[in-house]
Amino acid sequence: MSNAPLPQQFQQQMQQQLGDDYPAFLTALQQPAPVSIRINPKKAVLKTENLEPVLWCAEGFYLPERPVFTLDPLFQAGAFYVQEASSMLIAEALRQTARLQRPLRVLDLCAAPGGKSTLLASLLAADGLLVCNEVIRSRIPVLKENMEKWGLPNVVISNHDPEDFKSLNGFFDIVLVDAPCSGEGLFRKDPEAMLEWSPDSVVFCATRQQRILTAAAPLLCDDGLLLYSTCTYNDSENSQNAEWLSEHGFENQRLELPASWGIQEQTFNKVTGYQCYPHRVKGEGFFLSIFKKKQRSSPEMGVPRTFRSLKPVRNWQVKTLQSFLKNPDDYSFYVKPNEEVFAIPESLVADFRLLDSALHNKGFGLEMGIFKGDDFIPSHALALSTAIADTLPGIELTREESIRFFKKENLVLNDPVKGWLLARYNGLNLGWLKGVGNRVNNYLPKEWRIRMDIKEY
Ligand SMILES: C[S@@+](CC[C@H](N)C(=O)[O-])C[C@H]1O[C@@H](n2cnc3c(N)ncnc32)[C@H](O)[C@@H]1O
Repeated sequence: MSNAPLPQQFQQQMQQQLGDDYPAFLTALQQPAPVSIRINPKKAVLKTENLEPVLWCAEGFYLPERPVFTLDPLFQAGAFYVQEASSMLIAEALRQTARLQRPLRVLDLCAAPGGKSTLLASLLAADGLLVCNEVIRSRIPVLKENMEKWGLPNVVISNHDPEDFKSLNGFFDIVLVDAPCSGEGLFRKDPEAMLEWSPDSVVFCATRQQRILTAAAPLLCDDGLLLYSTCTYNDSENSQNAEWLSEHGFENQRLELPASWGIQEQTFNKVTGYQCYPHRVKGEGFFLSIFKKKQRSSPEMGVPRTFRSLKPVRNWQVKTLQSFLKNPDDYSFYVKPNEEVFAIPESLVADFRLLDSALHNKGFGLEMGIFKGDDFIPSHALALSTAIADTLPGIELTREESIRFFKKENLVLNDPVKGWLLARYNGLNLGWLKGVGNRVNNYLPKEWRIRMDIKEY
């Protein structure tokens, strides 16, 4: 928490909202923000027995202190995501309200940097589809990097305004609107949010949220779920938007949460939302309200017969591509005009064709790499993917060697190696090496290189 005083009007608002709890809230804001992570169940190598669990998310854990995550090879390999604990409530909300065993189509409409997208990806069945959308183009690389680390192939990343999704009305089973907000719940963790706060910014955010919800609402199929969340406390951005949804074709859903979790159920005009306050839960401020779309008839959508610009790869290339995958028959392979090759899960080809015709700026499925003549250069995303074959040659690195790998240094190995080799740490792939004579070239993409100055390994 910074030493700057809380804005006067914010203090009044919170005094009114919290009453006798207000002093405890102020005290909590002076405490250090707890540090929590969420484990990637597909890369579960981290020992968690001695870590305090996050009560509402089976994969969530608190750390006793904040390590330098950048220098942890397991973090770089996508073994966990650093996520504020309150926002993991989405896991429990979906566990109670969604039929997660079914192959659901899910849209995370405001997705960057990808915290909740990684959570949604882990909750989905293997044949489910996750579209992670972010409107601000400069935030796409971080979203892409986080999703690549997480390593699931059933993901589409798109860069669109919510209003651009119109032709996908009725397509999704779940839409998460984790809305851009005034960030009152982040004042402890991110003092910048406090400096940007003003009553006018609250009004601005509430209006923008309503525009996003207006675009999101038609995208759901009958009985589809809309999750609306913010990391703020005020009524204009939370309960009033929740009420608006309940007046526009959505039925509010209640959760059963044990009182011992400290999450506050708030009901306004018969609409219920769930608020995390830092003096009641070990986490930051977070609001969540869940809605089911009332029955309407969803439009039938025709699936285009081909992709707009993706072409199937050549026959001779298929064998090479298949040799890199655990379950090769589950995928079909396509090439983009820029020669990049992609694997798309067979079960999702029709959905991907539909998305291809509906959205212009997007990336699909698993990026495999690129053919250069007869050679195939595998991509970094493939190294990190959970779909990669376990039988490919690799070399287990020490922690220091792993960090040197992420500094993009060339490694010196005891034995000469030839060809593509996976750099591994604790059995998890970190990226590609290629042995050429006595040298081992490091194929970490430039943009992934750790730029931090490291005095001691
Ligand atoms: C609260 S953040 C999302 C955090 C993300 N869901 C996560 O868990 O990591 C809100 C996101 O909405 C995006 N955004 C800003 N304006 C928007 C708009 N008009 N429509 C949709 N998204 C917007 C922001 O760029 C930001 O990435």
